[in-house]
Amino acid sequence: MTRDGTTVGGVLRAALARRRRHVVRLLLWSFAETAPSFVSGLAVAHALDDGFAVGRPAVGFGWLCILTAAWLAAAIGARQVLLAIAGIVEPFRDDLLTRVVAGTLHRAAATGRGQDTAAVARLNRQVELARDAFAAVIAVVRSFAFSVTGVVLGVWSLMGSVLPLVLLPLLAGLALFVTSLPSMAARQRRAILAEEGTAASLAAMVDGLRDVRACGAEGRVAARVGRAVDEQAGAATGLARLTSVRTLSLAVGGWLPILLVLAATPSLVRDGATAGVVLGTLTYVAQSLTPALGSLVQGIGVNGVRLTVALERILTTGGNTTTLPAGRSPEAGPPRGTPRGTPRGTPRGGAVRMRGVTFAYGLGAEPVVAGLDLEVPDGEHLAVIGPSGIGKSTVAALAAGVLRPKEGRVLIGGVPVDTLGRAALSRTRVLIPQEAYVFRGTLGENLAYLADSPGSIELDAAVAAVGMTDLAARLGGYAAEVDPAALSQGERQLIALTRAYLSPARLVLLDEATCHLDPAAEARAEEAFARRDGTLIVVAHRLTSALRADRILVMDGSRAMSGTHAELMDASPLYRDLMGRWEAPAPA
Ligand SMILES: Nc1ncnc2c1ncn2[C@@H]1O[C@H](COP(=O)(O)OP(=O)(O)OP(=O)(O)O)[C@@H](O)[C@H]1O
Repeated sequence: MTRDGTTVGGVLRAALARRRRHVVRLLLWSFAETAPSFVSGLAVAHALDDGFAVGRPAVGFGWLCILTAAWLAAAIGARQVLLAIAGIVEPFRDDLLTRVVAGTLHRAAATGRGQDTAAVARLNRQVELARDAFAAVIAVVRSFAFSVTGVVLGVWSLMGSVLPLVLLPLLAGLALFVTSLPSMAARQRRAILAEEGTAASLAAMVDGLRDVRACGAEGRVAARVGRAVDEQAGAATGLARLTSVRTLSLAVGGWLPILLVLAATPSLVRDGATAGVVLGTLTYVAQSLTPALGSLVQGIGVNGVRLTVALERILTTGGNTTTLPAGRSPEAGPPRGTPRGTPRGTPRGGAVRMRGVTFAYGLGAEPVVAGLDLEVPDGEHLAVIGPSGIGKSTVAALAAGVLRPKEGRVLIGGVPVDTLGRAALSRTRVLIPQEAYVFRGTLGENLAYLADSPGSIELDAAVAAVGMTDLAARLGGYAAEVDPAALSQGERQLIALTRAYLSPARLVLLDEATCHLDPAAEARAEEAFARRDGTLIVVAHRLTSALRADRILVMDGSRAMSGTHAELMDASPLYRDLMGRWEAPAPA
């Protein structure tokens, strides 16, 4: 269930209720589509008993013609049924897609990051899956209901005493199937998550291939990807094992009735059953009941579970966040168990406090950050340094509320970050990542995006402070249209930095946001932010950034130590090592 109380069942019911006309059309045409289920056994029984068996072939053929007519009606009905199902599921798909895209655009604005197009593509795939699965579920459930009704009525009209031989095993097969559904859903969910886990770790590996080679971390990375692949294989095997239950329920519900009717034939005949009645009953079971049950078991077992899992993922991530691989979304409200008396409301200042923060990407993954305590008072300038891949960006994203910890708390201005709504969060902090986000529009629109309509004096002052006066002139001034693709990465960073400078947020987090600037431009931009009112956290690209900061957080594995330059030179071997390497002359 999502924060607004939306459930998977609720979404499906609403989709059906909104397309009532198509639902009625679907039900009416379903009579035609399932006409052979009503007619087949009766037609075969009468063709045999009243026609071929008593030397009246014309009567026999007459009944077979009725059966043919039922099949023709079914063909016409099938087309109309498909159109009616499309009338229900296509708008359903559009609604889901709107939810996903709206959620993503909102996040791009709130976090200052670009639109997560990969996540949209992933969710789009879930939307397509949900649409197809919903169509399949509607088709099989409806077809099963109509077919079973037709078979029950048909068998009843042939000979009422045969009905238990058909119905009891059917109910037993259905019960078996329904009992296995929860664990099937759980395994399907695990399989989907494992598949995504493999894709994510492969993508991370490919993205960081150069660093992996440079650090000689091939073995570690291969082990991590290997674990994801093993997990996926295990999940797929578990799922495959459970499909045997599906086969068993089909055997009990669909094939056992045939055996029972054949075994009971002598006593049925003694009770007055004709050859036509026995053949008609078998026709009903073999032609209608078994295929309908098979489709139901397959349809619900695969598509029903897929629909539930896909919809759950869309509802919990699509409308909220697609970029939080673990923990909770920024819009998801206070986590369960948030202590009573937790301070809420408007953050006072830009101080950051982290208490016992632990975070891992994905279930069962090693934590990147473990039990981190960090205090950044309002107005302080903190630099975060450490080896590549140690978790600096993760700490910045946690401090900004873009990622949510598995354990521990993050407060900005004394307020838990997970109690802040979207709007409050974007007024409170701004996070500029390495890949700066510039959109199509005028330069002025790009710069003023997070600010409250700044005047040209404010714009000029920010542009001058951050060091993009020349760039603004080169681009043709604030009214000039910007083409993001035509800008260099450094130019995009200058625009994003000035945008952050102009924002009302007291907390600014620069995550290697100056890495494409030359050292002088980087120093100028950082000094501008240091002079700006509020708190500054810089994930340092160059160690000179550390020397400009009031305090430095050195990350070393899942441990972290903070202090001034002098303190760390004294207390942190890693810091000394990093500084030593930076200051040491390059080998000849
Ligand atoms: N979305 C993600 N899914 C899975 N693992 C991730 C994800 N993002 C980062 N990681 C992993 O978490 C670890 C910490 O990454 P992070 O980007 O925080 O490190 P970093 O110190 O900022 O690295 P760098 O200096 O190279 O930017 C790395 O091992 C990285 O591969």
